[in-house]
Amino acid sequence: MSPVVVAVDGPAGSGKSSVSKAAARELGYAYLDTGAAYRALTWLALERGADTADAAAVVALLSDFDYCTELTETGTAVRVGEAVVTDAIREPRVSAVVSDIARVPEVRRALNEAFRRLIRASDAPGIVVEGRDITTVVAPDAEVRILLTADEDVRIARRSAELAPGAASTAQQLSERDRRDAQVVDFLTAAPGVTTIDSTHLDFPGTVQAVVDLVHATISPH
Ligand SMILES: Nc1ncnc2c1ncn2[C@@H]1O[C@H](COP(=O)(O)OP(=O)(O)OP(=O)(O)O)[C@@H](O)[C@H]1O
Ligand SMILES: Nc1ccn([C@@H]2O[C@H](COP(=O)(O)O)[C@@H](O)[C@H]2O)c(=O)n1
Repeated sequence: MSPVVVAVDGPAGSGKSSVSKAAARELGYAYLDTGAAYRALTWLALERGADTADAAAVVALLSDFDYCTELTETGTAVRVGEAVVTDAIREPRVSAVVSDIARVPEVRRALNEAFRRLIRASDAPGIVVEGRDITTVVAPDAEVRILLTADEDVRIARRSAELAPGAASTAQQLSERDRRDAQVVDFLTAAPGVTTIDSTHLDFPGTVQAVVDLVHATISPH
């Protein structure tokens, strides 16, 4: 049987990965971080010395993109071929150019197909899938569709708190990535049927609870 799909979109730093992962754990569902795949392909491009702004060079990498992801006790482990890239894909050098990769239509088509295969292959009762175009493109028929958002200054403050003091460019990087990503997919406004959860004034457990409550209310409303 196909798993219940909970689709979560939102801007950078809105809590998509941390909140989705915690909600999935509480619901007993699987979790799929689609941004990790875009980041892993970006890592491969940098590793090969490819020009990330050259769409043809990026598309040429797809045939050699041996991507593997699995959920572990500590989070999502990511491999490209034999290389474990779980931490490397979070490095600023990857974040700085991942939007180049994500704007190539052939890349989006190939990764979206891979995401749909992973969703279908899940043997969990449900799966929380998060990214930028899950509610609209990857799984528009998902049983639960959420736009997770928070005011930009709050998102920047939360992201800054994760990083070493002096990471002064956090604000600029986050805003610039959103600006570039928003040229490709709309993750700032909720599509029809999508529920907005605004965590600006919610703490982390409260935000997770809001997602879990929405799933329960939608899947088993009585
Ligand atoms: N409601 C909340 N209250 C407080 N902190 C939160 C809340 N939601 C998320 N956070 C924190 O905000 C930070 C950013 O969250 P996270 O990395 O999950 O965002 P994201 O949307 O996946 O970002 P990106 O798209 O850049 O990967 C994390 O430190 C997370 O713990
Ligand atoms: N569905 C998605 C998911 C991600 N992207 C691109 O990947 C980048 C990294 O995503 P994170 O969630 O890890 O921040 C993101 O900035 C987008 O460029 C995407 O296009 N579609």
